[in-house]
Amino acid sequence: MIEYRSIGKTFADGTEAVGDFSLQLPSRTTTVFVGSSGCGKTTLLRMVNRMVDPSHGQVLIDDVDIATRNKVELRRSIGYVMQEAGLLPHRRVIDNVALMMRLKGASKKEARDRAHEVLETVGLDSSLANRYPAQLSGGQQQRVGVARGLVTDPNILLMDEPFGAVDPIVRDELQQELLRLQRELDKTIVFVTHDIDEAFLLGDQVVILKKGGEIAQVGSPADILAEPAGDFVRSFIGLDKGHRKLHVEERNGSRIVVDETGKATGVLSE
Ligand SMILES: Nc1ncnc2c1ncn2[C@@H]1O[C@H](COP(=O)(O)OP(=O)(O)OP(=O)(O)O)[C@@H](O)[C@H]1O
Repeated sequence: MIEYRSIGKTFADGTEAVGDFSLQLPSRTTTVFVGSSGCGKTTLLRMVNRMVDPSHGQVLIDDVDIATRNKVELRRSIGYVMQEAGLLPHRRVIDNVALMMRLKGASKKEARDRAHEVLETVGLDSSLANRYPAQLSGGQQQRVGVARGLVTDPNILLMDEPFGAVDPIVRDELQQELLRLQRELDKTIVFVTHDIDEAFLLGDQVVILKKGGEIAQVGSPADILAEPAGDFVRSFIGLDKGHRKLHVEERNGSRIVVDETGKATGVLSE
């Protein structure tokens, strides 16, 4: 489990990115931070692998305060997938992925074998392994980014708007692929997006944030849809405009979650 315990972050220039934030992220589930630009999502995410250290409070992983852990070691033990994949342009796809294994001390052969394996896991044809990133489509690059995050088989995977820069069709594909991977791999995923549909699709736990990392609501997609906590959330999730992909309907006395095609996707607990 990842736990934020009353943490805050004020940057050197005085910007308060996060005021006072507490939350538990259960293991082997996906938690999505969603909110408008600048609300502190990335800052919260980066506090899990100490790319950002909090100004106050603690982040714990399995009850250990990560401030007590070696920064480099911690960072290498956690997968990180960033926007636009962040691949090294002068390294071949295979080497971009294998590098993470090399950093953890694997031999060249071991690293490459594992990189091939994980490229296959994310659905990339092995013929692409020897290309350079610029010779791939945006969606393929993003898959490489996911492969790189997974190659060392970390328990925790941090994903910062990983599908933000691809077109909607490829984005749908990548989202479905991530759902499949999560069913297979069972990681603890922390995912950042500003897209509420993506948050509801991928999140077991969805955290809707206001400026300064203030939690407007946290819960399962079904719970948030059924009982939005006030006007900010209603407006953010689009209930006030009546165009939600998912919505709640009463059918035969039960409240069920229905997708945009009218198909029931879940029943709300009483
Ligand atoms: N290194 C930094 N120095 C100063 N201010 C920063 C720094 N990093 C982030 N901020 C500020 O902290 C606030 C929160 O930033 P953060 O990147 O966490 O937001 P976000 O919700 O991820 O935004 P976006 O969706 O635009 O990426 C913003 O006001 C941002 O300008």
